[in-house]
Amino acid sequence: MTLETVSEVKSHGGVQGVYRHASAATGTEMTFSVFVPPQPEKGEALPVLWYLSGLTCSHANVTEKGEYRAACAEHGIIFVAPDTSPRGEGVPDDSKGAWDFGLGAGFYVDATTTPWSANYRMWSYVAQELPALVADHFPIDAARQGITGHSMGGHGALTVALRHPGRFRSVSAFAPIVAPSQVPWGDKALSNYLGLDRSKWRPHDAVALIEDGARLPDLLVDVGEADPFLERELKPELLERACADAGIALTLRRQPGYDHSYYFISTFMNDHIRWHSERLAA
Ligand SMILES: N[C@@H](CCC(=O)N[C@@H](CSC=O)C(=O)NCC(=O)O)C(=O)O
Repeated sequence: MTLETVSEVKSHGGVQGVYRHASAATGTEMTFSVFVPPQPEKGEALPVLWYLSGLTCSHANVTEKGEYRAACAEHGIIFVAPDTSPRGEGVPDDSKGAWDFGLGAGFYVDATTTPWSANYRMWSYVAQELPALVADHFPIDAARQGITGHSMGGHGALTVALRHPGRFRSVSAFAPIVAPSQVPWGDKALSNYLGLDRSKWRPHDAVALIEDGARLPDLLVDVGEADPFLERELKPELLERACADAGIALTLRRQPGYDHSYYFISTFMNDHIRWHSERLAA
């Protein structure tokens, strides 16, 4: 698979890159970013942390505002940030231009309905195509993978981890949507991308997956108490209850005064990278 380098720049002794490729999953060009920390030995395989972004984001939001590079350089972790939807000419968008559906809002599912199913195949993209591409081009140790994400991307991180037991040694999330079947953002996205049969939504709902028997090793989640989406869209208490019932060790931290923004994410990014580093150590 061919990879085009959009940019590469030295940072914290490593290289922050942005790359583009033709995606078979989405039928579009896709852009993603990768930070490779300085390697003690050339050719050494390093652990990788996947970061799935939220509504309205591309790879650029976390790359520019996530403040992950110092910690990734310290702990020797490769950081990969995909886009959140297909883009480009002919890719359909929300008919009213809403920001919570369509472009920038792929919800990490393979759409099954028209017109979305032609391009909106972000599940296949982040769970299969991109991992294979990254493994071909970067020095990752596939046995040491972690995954995290924000909001819609927290939902993506949780569902990808829950449905790939054994792939990820470490899982965390920032302000995740935990039960998309039960909140307005998820209801809109899943009904449009997957149709009205709600049984088809369960594989894309972290709380439903846990209720249906899926498990994680353990889990770190941060939410901001001043997040305007907390009560209506995020509902961390549903995850708390599901994890308690399932015996999943959830560390849920409610951070006073913090909102939903990258000011919140970047504040706790070091904690999350440390969490992953402890579980990804050789
Ligand atoms: N454009 C909206 C705000 C949308 C927003 O808050 N997006 C979040 C993710 S929300 C859940 O998935 C985000 O990360 N935005 C990018 C950023 O750089 O902050 C509005 O205007 O209200």
